[in-house]
Amino acid sequence: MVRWRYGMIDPVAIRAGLEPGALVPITIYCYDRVGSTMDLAREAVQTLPPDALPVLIVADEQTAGRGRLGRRWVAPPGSALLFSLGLHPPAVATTMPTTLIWLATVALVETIEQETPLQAGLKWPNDVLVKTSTGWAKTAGILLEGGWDKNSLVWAIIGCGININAAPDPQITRYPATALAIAAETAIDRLRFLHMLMRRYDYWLRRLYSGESDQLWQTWRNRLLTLGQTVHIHTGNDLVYGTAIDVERNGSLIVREPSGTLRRIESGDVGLVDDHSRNINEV
Ligand SMILES: Nc1ncnc2c1ncn2[C@@H]1O[C@H](COP(=O)(O)OP(=O)(O)OP(=O)(O)O)[C@@H](O)[C@H]1O
Ligand SMILES: O=C(O)CCCC[C@@H]1SC[C@@H]2NC(=O)N[C@@H]21
Repeated sequence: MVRWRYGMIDPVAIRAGLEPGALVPITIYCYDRVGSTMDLAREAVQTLPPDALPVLIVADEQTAGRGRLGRRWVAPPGSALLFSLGLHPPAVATTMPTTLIWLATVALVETIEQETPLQAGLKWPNDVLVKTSTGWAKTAGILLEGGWDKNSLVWAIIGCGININAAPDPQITRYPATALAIAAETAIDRLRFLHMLMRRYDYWLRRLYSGESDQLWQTWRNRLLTLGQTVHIHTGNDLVYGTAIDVERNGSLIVREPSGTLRRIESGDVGLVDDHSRNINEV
């Protein structure tokens, strides 16, 4: 069912946009229409030999796109970049999967600022926002799924949905959302954008595979718009309200409650979804 066509985007062109010897993506599948790229990436990554490089699944349209917390992810056909990258995690991510969220969000913020006049930032833990004339608005979301063996992540899928040409219907979003071309008031070439984004993935993945995660963590932390803000966060057990004051080296958010009590919230606490499999979860 692979149809080597994706509007202007085709795998040969994606590869051509990468630097020689680029780490990602080694195998690219482009589809017109799928249920969710997460499911295709899951099939692909589970049969990937242990030393294989990542696999990238791109689709022009999803009929069952999913977001965090079991929510829907919707995008009109051809309006967005929708992809999942399946990979064997770098060693650092096998015990700290959130490293892959730093990679995906930082790479995207950098690409947005390189390719558009927009200012971009991060909402802890997974959202990418851009500054619009009316304030910050979500333009992309990251969904991380993975498979565990004992306490180690053995495969991971980074899912990314970027609104490029159309904003989601305000009826379904519960927060301000936009699309890059709308916020920037300029056309955006999806193929070029994907090229540039994959270059940033390549840059950061190389660092992670060679065991360096400090620079990525620092960059992620510096890009967080959440620090200093008042937050309401639903964890698995309760609602935490207070001021976000810092993040820890493992990505946990520290919130000071009005009483002065400090609460530590792990990103995994927010939105852990049991998908009825014992070892496959949103992470
Ligand atoms: N393309 C998109 N860009 C930004 N946000 C999106 C996009 N597509 C979906 N969303 C977000 O995903 C969620 C929509 O999913 P869903 O309809 O399941 O949410 P919900 O309103 O919480 O529904 P439920 O009551 O079933 O939990 C909302 O939070 C919406 O803002
Ligand atoms: O903000 C979120 O809730 C995360 C949204 C992730 C959406 C992307 S679109 C490509 C990939 N396939 C999916 O079904 N979901 C992710």
